[in-house]
Amino acid sequence: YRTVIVGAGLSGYSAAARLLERGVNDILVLEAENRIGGRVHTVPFHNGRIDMGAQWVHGQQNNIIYEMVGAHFPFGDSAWENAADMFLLSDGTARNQTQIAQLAHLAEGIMAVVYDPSYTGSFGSFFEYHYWNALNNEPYRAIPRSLATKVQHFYHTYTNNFFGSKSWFDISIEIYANAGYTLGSQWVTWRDSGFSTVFEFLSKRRPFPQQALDVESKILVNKEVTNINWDGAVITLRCADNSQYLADYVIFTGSLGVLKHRHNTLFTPTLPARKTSAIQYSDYGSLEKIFLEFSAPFWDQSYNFAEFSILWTERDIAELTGTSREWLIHIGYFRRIDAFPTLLGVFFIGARIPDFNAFDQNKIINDCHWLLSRAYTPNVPRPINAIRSNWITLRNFMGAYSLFTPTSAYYGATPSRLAEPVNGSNGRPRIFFAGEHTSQLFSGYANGAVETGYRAAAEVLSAVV
Ligand SMILES: Cc1cc2nc3c(=O)[nH]c(=O)nc-3n(C[C@H](O)[C@H](O)[C@H](O)COP(=O)(O)OP(=O)(O)OC[C@H]3O[C@@H](n4cnc5c(N)ncnc54)[C@H](O)[C@@H]3O)c2cc1C
Repeated sequence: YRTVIVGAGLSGYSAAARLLERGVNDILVLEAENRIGGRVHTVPFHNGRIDMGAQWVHGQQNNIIYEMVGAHFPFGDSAWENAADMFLLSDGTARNQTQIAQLAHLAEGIMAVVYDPSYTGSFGSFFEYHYWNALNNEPYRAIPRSLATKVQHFYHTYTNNFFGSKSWFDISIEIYANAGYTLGSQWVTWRDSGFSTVFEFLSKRRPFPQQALDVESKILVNKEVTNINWDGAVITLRCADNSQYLADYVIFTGSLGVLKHRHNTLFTPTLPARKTSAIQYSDYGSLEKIFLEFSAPFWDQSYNFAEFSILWTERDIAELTGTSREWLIHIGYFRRIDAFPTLLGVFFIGARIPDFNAFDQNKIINDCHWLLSRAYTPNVPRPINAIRSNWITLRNFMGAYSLFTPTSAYYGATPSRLAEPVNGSNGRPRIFFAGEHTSQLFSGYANGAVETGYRAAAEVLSAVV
């Protein structure tokens, strides 16, 4: 039986590795890009490598990547858990840092219990309800409401940065309450090696070279699959270069963004209604990254802070709104990058992403420099370089990662439903689905993607028997 895997990101690569490990050699991986890795995209930078996609291993226990790699690789840690706060007012004025710390403590406490399974609303409504209730009581009553609003704005941006959402009202508590959780540091780094190092472990080249699986030999790049005709005696996959491949089983790992935009033309016959409604009612977030490079760090090296967190003043928000600098309001922080002392990392989210993608490097540098000079100190040097991602414009990704909204919960559009195989008219499964969006426990995450690849490989193995 021949299995064709569409996509050589983490999930497709993991599925291929697992099938090879179980002695299934008649497999082929078709990858549309000219490289392996998908949303793991590590690029050279100076003497090391930085990540335009997945960057951190989130958690040490219950994270399949950490559990596979941790004992054999000198991971770093962004150490957010132990870092000091560095809140900056966007206009550079120093507000009451004690009160900011109190509010941050309150917010972090609410974020820690936000996954309450008895609650069915959005992340945002849960947060705002508990936050403003607490502010009516001691020890918060004396804190000015305008400061509380700024801190809430920061946590809203922070949350959007994490989920790739435009608004925290778009995040379903119900679905995330049913997700898995990991223990240990949530910000483990690959230091200057980059996330793509994970492929050496998935293929077992490290740490067991004698057991290495030759996954690469099964992968064809520059092979965009444009149609999967799946209900005949054999499945026919057609590619953009007009080549065709035959299969008994297909594992489809393209992103939810790709499915949303193209499931109608990708599959013949079209997918069953249960699947298409899950694709329609789940959401797909966008998130872009910027790395700003400075000739030397301008911040105090001895102070253990992880990021400059920006508290936007109402006045600055009003003044920037409608100007070409409005996008800056959706920047929550400038983060230090483990192993790269001259870099600051910025995540950018929000409805203005299409604008952002049109910005050239000079504009990004100028605007970020303007904000840092205003909020931190006028002596901030101009960044010498900016490296940025463009996930939303890339045809084979169409954004960052899956997102499940209160509407998704209402329509039952869950990762589990996205994971269900599709059966042919003979009642036997033909297409299996993997990819981060199909991970009930860790949708959105790299570790979730790996798990779904292994799961889909197991599904193929049990279908073959
Ligand atoms: C900016 C950003 C930051 C992130 N940060 C983190 C992080 O810090 N930690 C973390 O755990 N996760 C992070 N993630 C998420 C993580 O990168 C993903 O969950 C994971 O890499 C997804 O793997 P996948 O195999 O599901 O999908 P993909 O990596 O998208 O792989 C699917 C592959 O299919 C290919 N493909 C698509 N359509 C076709 C077609 N028609 N024909 C052939 N091939 C096709 C694509 O080119 C791609 O290579 C981040 C993601 C982004 C975008």
